[in-house]
Amino acid sequence: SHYDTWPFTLADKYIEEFKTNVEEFKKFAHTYQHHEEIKYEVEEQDLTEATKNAAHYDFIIVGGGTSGAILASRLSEIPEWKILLLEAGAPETIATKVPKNWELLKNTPYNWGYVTTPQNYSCLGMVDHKCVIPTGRALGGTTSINSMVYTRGNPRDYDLWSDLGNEGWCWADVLPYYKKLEDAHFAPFDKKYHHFGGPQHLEHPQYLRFLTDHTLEAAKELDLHLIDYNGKHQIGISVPQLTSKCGKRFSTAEAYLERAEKRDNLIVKPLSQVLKVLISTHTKEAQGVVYLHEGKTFVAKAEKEVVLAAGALNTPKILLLSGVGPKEDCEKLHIHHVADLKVGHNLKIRPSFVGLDFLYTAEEAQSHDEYHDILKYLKYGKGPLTSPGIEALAFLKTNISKSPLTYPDIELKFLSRYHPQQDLYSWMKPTPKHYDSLWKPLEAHNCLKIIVTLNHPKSSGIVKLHTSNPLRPPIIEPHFLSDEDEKDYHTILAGIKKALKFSHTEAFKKIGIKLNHHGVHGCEETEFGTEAYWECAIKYLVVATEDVSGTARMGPESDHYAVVDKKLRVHGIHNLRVADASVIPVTMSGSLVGPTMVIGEKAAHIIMEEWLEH
Ligand SMILES: Cc1cc2nc3c(=O)[nH]c(=O)nc-3n(C[C@H](O)[C@H](O)[C@H](O)COP(=O)(O)OP(=O)(O)OC[C@H]3O[C@@H](n4cnc5c(N)ncnc54)[C@H](O)[C@@H]3O)c2cc1C
Repeated sequence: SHYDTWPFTLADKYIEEFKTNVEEFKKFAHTYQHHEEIKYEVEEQDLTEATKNAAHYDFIIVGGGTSGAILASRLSEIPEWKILLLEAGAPETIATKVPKNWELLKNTPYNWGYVTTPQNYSCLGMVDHKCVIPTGRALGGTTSINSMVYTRGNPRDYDLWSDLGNEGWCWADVLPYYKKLEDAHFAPFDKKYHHFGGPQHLEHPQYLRFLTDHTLEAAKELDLHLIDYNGKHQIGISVPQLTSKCGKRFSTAEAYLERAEKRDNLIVKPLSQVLKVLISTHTKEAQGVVYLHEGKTFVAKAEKEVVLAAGALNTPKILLLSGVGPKEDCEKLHIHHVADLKVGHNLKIRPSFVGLDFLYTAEEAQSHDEYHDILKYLKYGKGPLTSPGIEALAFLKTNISKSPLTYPDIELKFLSRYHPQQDLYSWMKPTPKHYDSLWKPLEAHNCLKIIVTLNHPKSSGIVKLHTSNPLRPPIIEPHFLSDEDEKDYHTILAGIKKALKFSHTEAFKKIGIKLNHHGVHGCEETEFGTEAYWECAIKYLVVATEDVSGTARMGPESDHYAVVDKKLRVHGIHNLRVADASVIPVTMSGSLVGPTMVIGEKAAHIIMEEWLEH
């Protein structure tokens, strides 16, 4: 074949090993079922023993995810500081690095496997009316399983953080941290907004299908400009910017921890789950943590600080288990209470409508051969394996929003879908009736899917504990679409209408795009495609998008819901901070990887400034 004439060859054995590894991974993901780990007993005696043998560090960081990996790497730049990074998940593998595998990763232990409580106004097409909420459990955290789209949100979002009493977090304040973290490999870019040479490699997808061109052309017909959504303007359409490097996933673990690998003052412990923070009742000081590693209990002591970076679902869980949270809730579970804060309240998750699928008649120009796809991926970082399948994204403002014209309330994601479709929906857990009515007829086709996401839900939820057993998942009640004036619901409906406009453009007609006309089970009494149909379908097909925030909200003491202050310190507790998506005080105009990375970078700066001054 013509590949043999390329400058170097890859040993067949290596290609075979890669193939086997990925095949094993797929087989595993197709059969894996998340189950709750419920056995937990720590004898008083074990804890006393562990405390006696406790190792001492300057800083203990809980969670080696998006922000935790960044924070650990930055703090370890100070050679005198000894840092312990505890991560519940495992390191990444060859298979997790393949961008195309991202959806299957949700069906593995690299995801915590959480689900919501039954919902009233959404998720009705899912088993037991519960929505799945994936969240990463790995070194690199959710950047090791996400769809890799790098989004920052809108400048106005950060100005709102600051307006709430969080000085130091307005757009002008955070932009330098964005530039510090970026190694932006897309051209041309405006130097005012991007940077080349930071740790986090960013690039456009190495592989886009013909659908991208048609989507961009359709957008033009709809007067939407082609923009850099992380640049000056956010309203418009773009190809995504990805946290990948030469076509391979580039998590924060790879970007930040690998460069710190040789520093002996940073100890990284994967497969180590923190059970609680040890806080002195007397002095209200965080003194260390208790964690589980290979079935054994350990205690680690922090001379300076404990920083929680366990994500917006697990950070509140750890705080509550440590007695930081609503007094009544802790006492009910016999958890010794230390600080009365609204931990877990103000849960914000962006909901998405997933019921817009389009068939097309155009033939795929590229033909695929598995061997060559693998070779292309391994050797050149090109080809279909390098793509999460997100061909374009658009940020739009509907007429429901009263915000400025530059502030989007809706995000549209354009995803290419290869048949068969079952694998891609199995993680979402639709009921057989809902799957069969809507997606089964598409099984033999390739499709374009448009996901409609609400940027600024008014509805808020809560994260709570079932029990004081730290191995049980938390209770997650998002209360999607529950706001009294139904603004969330009407905005999603307006977003669906905007998405449907794409299918009427010449650019889409050229490739024979047609909406999947199979209605969802439960909406049979409405005529498909009418307003009444979409109104009905929303209840069944609005699910959780993976952006979770706000559960340890940043704000001054006067803010009823604030858990941390603008320096990320937990109110009323010494030497304890939170540095992850939990602290984000307002809903963002986009996904959360960018904001969370900035929180990691800025947290490091704040901590260094404070401790190096002493
Ligand atoms: C499937 C999926 C796709 C997504 N796609 C995108 C996207 O394309 N673009 C985007 O911007 N955002 C996306 N997101 C969201 C985004 O990735 C997350 O919001 C963000 O990465 C969260 O960062 P974090 O630091 O708060 O938490 P995480 O990155 O999740 O890190 C938390 C870490 O703490 C660890 N941890 C938790 N509890 C404990 C404990 N008790 N002890 C020790 N360690 C613990 C976890 O295992 C994890 O590694 C996606 C999310 C998911 C789940």
